[in-house]
Amino acid sequence: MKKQVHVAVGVIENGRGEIFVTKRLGHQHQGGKWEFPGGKVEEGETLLHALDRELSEEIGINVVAAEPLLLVEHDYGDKAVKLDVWLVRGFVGQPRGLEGQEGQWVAIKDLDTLEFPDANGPIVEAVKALQ
Ligand SMILES: Nc1nc2c([nH]c(=O)n2[C@@H]2O[C@H](COP(=O)(O)OP(=O)(O)OP(=O)(O)O)[C@@H](O)[C@H]2O)c(=O)[nH]1
Ligand SMILES: [Mg+2]
Repeated sequence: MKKQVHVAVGVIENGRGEIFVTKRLGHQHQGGKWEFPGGKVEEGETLLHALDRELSEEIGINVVAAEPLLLVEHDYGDKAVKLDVWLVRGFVGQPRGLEGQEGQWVAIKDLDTLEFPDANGPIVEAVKALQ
């Protein structure tokens, strides 16, 4: 069986009904699509530590308050992922793409106008249900 990649993902909300999303770089898996920032959980690392580390590396924020939102398992064929998605409502710093990726705040009601990887459908639905 294909190994499943465990990923910590942050849905970052700014208190005004907007979510920070970034665009995956062309050479990455699912390149060119929008994503919620995050990345692979390392061996021996807690989920919250992985989330904080990835958000710090990718968009320059540190997590102050996060709660689990949902878990999504998806098989792309070339790769299987388990996305551990956290709602981040408290953070220090202003998010911006630190790895050359585009980033923007988008209103929750406009999230489904963006193209996300297939695994993200249930995430977008869960975020829309927050409102
Ligand atoms: N961060 C993130 N990854 C996602 C999302 N949706 C989704 O299918 N993925 C998949 O999750 C996998 C791992 O995420 P990642 O590529 O961000 O991992 P990473 O930051 O550790 O990157 P690296 O592999 O370049 O070190 C990728 O296959 C990616 O396509 C999403 O909304 N956010
Ligand atoms: Mg990443």
